[in-house]
Order: sequence, then C-alpha cells, then structure tokens
Amino acid sequence: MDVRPLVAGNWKMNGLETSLAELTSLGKKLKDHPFDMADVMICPPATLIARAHDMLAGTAIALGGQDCHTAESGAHTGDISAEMLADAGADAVIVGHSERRADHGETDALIAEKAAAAHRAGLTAIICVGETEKERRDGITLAIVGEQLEGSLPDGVDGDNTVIAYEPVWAIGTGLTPTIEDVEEVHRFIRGHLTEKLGNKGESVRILYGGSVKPSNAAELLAVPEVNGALVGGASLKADDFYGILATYGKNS
Ligand SMILES: O=C(CO)COP(=O)(O)O
Repeated sequence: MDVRPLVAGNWKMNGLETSLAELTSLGKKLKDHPFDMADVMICPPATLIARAHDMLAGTAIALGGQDCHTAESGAHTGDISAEMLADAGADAVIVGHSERRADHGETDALIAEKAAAAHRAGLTAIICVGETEKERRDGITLAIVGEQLEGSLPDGVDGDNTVIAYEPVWAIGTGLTPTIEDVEEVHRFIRGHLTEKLGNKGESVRILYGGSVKPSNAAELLAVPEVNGALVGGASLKADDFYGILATYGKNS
C-alpha cells in the first residue's frame, strides 16, 4: 500500500526563542516552493510549541511533542500530559525515544501507556523502536525490535493515530547508518509485525527511519521499500538541512 510519507524533525533538548527563526525560514521555503509529496512535522521542546503553533498558522508544518505523561493531569511535578501538548497546538507526540528509554528507564509497558495517552488526547503517537550496537552485533536486532513492538503498542493502533520510528540506537547522532539492506530488512519485519497484529490497518501505519539522516543520504534511505519517511534529529535544527531532506521527495514548482 502506498502511504503518504512523513518527515518529522526532533529538536530534542535544543531550541530557545531564537531558534524559532529556523521555523519561520522553513515555513517560507515551503510557501515559496509548495510541497505536497510528504507531511512535514517539527517536534520542538515543549516550551516552544505554543509559540511555534502561532507562528506556523497557515503553513503545512505540523507540530509534535517529544514525550508525555500517561495521566491527563495531576500531581506529577515537571511532567507534561498529552492533553497539554494538544492544548499548546501539537498534533503528535514522540514516545519511547531511545534517549528516554536510556535516560529515564522507560519500559515498553510505560511507552504503550504513553501512546494510549496520546490517542486519548487526539494526538498521533510516534512510537520509537531500535536496537543498540551490542544487540546488532549479537544478531538479535529483529528479536529486540519485535519485543519492543509487542510491548509498546497500545490497543486501537491504526494508520491515523500511530507512526512507528525505527531508530537504531547506534546510528543516532553518530553519522553512522545501517546498510540499505539492513534498513529494508527491519522495515519489512516491522510491516509484517503490524499486519499480523492489525490486519489491513497495519498497512497504513507509517514506518519512519531515524538515525543520522541528512541531505546527502536521505535520497538513498527514503527510497528503501517500507521506509515511509524519516525522523530527523540534528539535521532538523537548520531549515536548510531539513528542507534538503524534504526535497528528496521532489518539489512541485
Ligand atoms: O534520534 C533521532 C531522531 O529522533 C535521530 O537523531 P540524529 O538525526 O541526530 O541522528
């Protein structure tokens, strides 16, 4: 099935008010060169979502958060609920990023609850999976990704409310990427898992690749079968680089 690609930028813990200039610049590029080949999203730090939302009104750029709590509100100092992200103008939220799995000990079960919270708030959950360097060396990549999918997907997943991001941990921020064959193998495996679990609905869930995607390697990675877009870290911080990745899908002007 042909699914509309999504290219999402994850700013991680980067971005002050001055960084919004990059969003203005990205919005202008997309306006000057209207682009309808892929959906475009930026996930800035939560502090910038509301302002970004105001700035981006009328552009094709959607917004996402980078994490959410499982509860709607309550005594959880420092946390942000999916409803709060939606209230600030987000359309989606990343859950289960490997940096949160590592830094905050997040488990598959917690990530499934966070994804369910995203759905409850009307947000698309972008659920991240991916093996570590040792797991790849040990030849257990598919087993690990399968286990993460099994544990991290809540009930009720479909192509409208969920995106899967395959991000090999060792490829994040390192400049390293898996071979094209390895990317294809994992993406086909994820698609198989989704269709086995969800039937036809599993066909429309987008599967993004993430890990050192940049303008120079995007064309090759995004052309891989079952790669339905990218989750971009470092290269999403600069409008020129991010637009360079998007432009891989072609411009209609
Ligand atoms: O973790 C990532 C996106 O979520 C990928 O980060 P880099 O593109 O900087 O490798």
